[in-house]
Amino acid sequence: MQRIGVIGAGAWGTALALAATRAGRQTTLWAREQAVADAINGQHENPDYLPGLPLDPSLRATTDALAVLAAADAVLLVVPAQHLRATCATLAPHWRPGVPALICAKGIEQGSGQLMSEVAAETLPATVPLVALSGPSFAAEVARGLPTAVTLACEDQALGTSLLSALGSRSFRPYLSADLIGAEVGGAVKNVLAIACGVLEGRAMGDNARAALLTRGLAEITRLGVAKGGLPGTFMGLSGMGDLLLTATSMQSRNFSLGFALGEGKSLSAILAGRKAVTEGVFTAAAVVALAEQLGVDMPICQAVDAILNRGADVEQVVAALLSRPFRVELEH
Ligand SMILES: NC(=O)C1=CN([C@@H]2O[C@H](COP(=O)(O)OP(=O)(O)OC[C@H]3O[C@@H](n4cnc5c(N)ncnc54)[C@H](O)[C@@H]3O)[C@@H](O)[C@H]2O)C=CC1
Ligand SMILES: O=C(CO)COP(=O)(O)O
Repeated sequence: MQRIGVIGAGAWGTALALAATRAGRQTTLWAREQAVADAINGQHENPDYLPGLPLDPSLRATTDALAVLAAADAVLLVVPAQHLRATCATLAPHWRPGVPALICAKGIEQGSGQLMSEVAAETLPATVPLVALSGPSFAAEVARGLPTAVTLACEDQALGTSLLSALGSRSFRPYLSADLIGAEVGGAVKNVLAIACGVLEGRAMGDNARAALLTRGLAEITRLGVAKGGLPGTFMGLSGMGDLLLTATSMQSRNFSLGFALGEGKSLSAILAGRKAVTEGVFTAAAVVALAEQLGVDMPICQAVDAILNRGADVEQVVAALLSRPFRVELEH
């Protein structure tokens, strides 16, 4: 598996392309914007999405997605979650049988309530093996070559093993899992919980509250993930607890920092107007709540985030409502 194609030249696609290059792969990156492709090829930088970080000169970018697909032994799909369906639909007629699709977006599709692998399964040919890459991984740190461990979830363990060696290096360490659903649920829901943690931090509610929210948030991820068919152990791993810990405690996170600004009293529209990068939890919050209702899963923290983002609920009142919930047993079996 020598040639890696990356679809999406935002922060994460660019960082993953660098990781693949470092692992010794010949890597081509699809950029939606001509200026981004030109900057990667000319200045060896992606000033729009990953400013200030030098890229490997061997990394090539193009705006021709079909050329990337045609020259790849494996394809990483790194567009925002709500654009995955349209992206797959464009690529589907040209996708060669057996070439795996690695889903790197973290989110749940609005409207359908589908995980990204479900969206890909519906839009790509049945001959395309689906893999999920998730886990605690800020793009800028991966791009700088700082040590990172992620989950690579793939039902076909032989394929998974060859992808580990294709993408893995000393600084980028994928761990193999067979639980695609569990890995995806963790990656999608932690973004919504990171917004909640940001709100809490923005309101200076204390370290005890943060620990409580992280732990009860993980319980929400686990309940939804198990209801969707994921394995309980997955949520204690990199794509579950690992990514929740990272994203929900760091100002590097777009989701956490958005929550922080909300907690400080800024409006959602003002925060979004000031940023170009995608903040997936904003789009996934409503989809998580709808999916949880459909599956009969209780997710009060995600509901609270959805109420603030999408129903104009007052942060103070939402927090008060969470703190007024009835006392209950900690663990459900
Ligand atoms: N940045 C990070 O640290 C990490 C991001 N991810 C996930 O990767 C996915 C992509 O995120 P980033 O690269 O960070 O985004 P970004 O905000 O850096 O860049 C956005 C990307 O979306 C593309 N885009 C915009 N509209 C589009 C459309 N209609 N169709 C196709 N592409 C479109 C842009 O061209 C750009 O490549 C998200 O699901 C995110 O949660 C996962 C792990 C780490
Ligand atoms: O998924 C991520 C880290 O694993 C990136 O999180 P943000 O999108 O919140 O920056």
